[in-house]
Amino acid sequence: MDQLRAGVRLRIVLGHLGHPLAAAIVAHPTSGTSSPASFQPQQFQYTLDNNVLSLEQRKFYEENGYLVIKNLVSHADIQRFRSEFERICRKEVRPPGLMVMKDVAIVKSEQNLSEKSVTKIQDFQEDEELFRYCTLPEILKYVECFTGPNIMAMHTMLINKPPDVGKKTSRHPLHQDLHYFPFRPSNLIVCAWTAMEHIDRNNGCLVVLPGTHKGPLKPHDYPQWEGGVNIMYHGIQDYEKNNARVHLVMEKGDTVFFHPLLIHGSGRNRTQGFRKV
Ligand SMILES: CC(C)CC(=O)SCCNC(=O)CCNC(=O)[C@H](O)C(C)(C)COP(=O)(O)OP(=O)(O)OC[C@H]1O[C@@H](n2cnc3c(N)ncnc32)[C@H](O)[C@@H]1OP(=O)(O)O
Ligand SMILES: Nc1ncnc2c1ncn2[C@@H]1O[C@H](COP(=O)(O)OP(=O)(O)OP(=O)(O)O)[C@@H](O)[C@H]1O
Ligand SMILES: O=C(O)CCC(=O)C(=O)O
Ligand SMILES: [Fe+2]
Ligand SMILES: [Mg+2]
Repeated sequence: MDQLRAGVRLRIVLGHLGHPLAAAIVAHPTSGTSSPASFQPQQFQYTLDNNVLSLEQRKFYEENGYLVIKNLVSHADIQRFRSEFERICRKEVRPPGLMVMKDVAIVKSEQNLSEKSVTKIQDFQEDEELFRYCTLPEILKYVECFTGPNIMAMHTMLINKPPDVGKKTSRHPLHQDLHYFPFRPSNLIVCAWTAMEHIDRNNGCLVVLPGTHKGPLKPHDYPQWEGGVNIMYHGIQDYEKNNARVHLVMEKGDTVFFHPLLIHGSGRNRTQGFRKV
């Protein structure tokens, strides 16, 4: 447990670091891993033995570093998360420890209209309504396939990607989440990212470089973007340009689980809506 406690303590110190209506979730390093004696028909490095994932799904995650599960979170739950987010933006509730972030282009303008100025909220673990996300049995069922049964929510975010004002500041540069995480081991960490509405390239879907979870943690720095870069939105400068980007088109409730070394980002939001995950 020491390793985890240390991770939690550090994360609280660096409490503004890191993750979607998402959670980075880790498990006790020694629990949930398969016993060395158990018979393994195949060597799996990134998934644990369980009867939740099909062999095909397991192989997909091993190979690509992410797995999309369609229609996982109910629309009723998503509506509840959306309502709570709006209450927080209206300052009707102020959960302790919550960080509210604004888009760099919008914070510099005078346009400060409640949820229209909030890019994301982070660390909502003290908000009972939002933290329900991290307790949903359908989420935990899949998380456990990567972390094992002793699960801890390490970082939480609800992202409200604003319409791009023309400066491309709504983009999230290509990065690895492990850059933000002072805890290990990386193979027992997973991110759950749930679409709260239809998401495609128009409103800035998640973009992944499949298979990059097998590589090392790369150096991150602020991208050289002229229109401005949001604070802490570091990117990888030297990613493999031949590595084809895959745009994940997702429907409301679809959830992608991904490895913290997977290189990913998101494009600009060309719509007038606030893309929520
Ligand atoms: C995926 C995951 C693992 C990793 C990620 O998602 S990476 C992103 C992680 N993001 C973070 O950790 C966000 C950190 N956020 C923060 O530190 C805070 O929210 C702040 C951005 C500093 C805002 O704090 P707060 O003091 O409440 O806000 P203020 O409105 O008074 O602004 C203070 C000064 O900061 C500036 N600012 C606010 N928002 C941003 C921004 N998005 N990008 C760049 N600069 C920004 C703001 O203009 C102001 O500067 P001055 O006017 O004082 O020069
Ligand atoms: N050539 C590139 N160099 C560095 N980062 C890039 C490059 N292309 C894309 N990215 C990063 O990957 C993210 C996703 O790329 P994508 O092409 O989907 O976004 P976009 O360029 O904003 O939108 P679109 O191409 O759909 O107009 C971008 O937001 C950016 O962070
Ligand atoms: O949703 C996005 O725009 C990016 C999210 C991201 O990088 C993450 O969830 O780790
Ligand atoms: Fe990320
Ligand atoms: Mg592009």
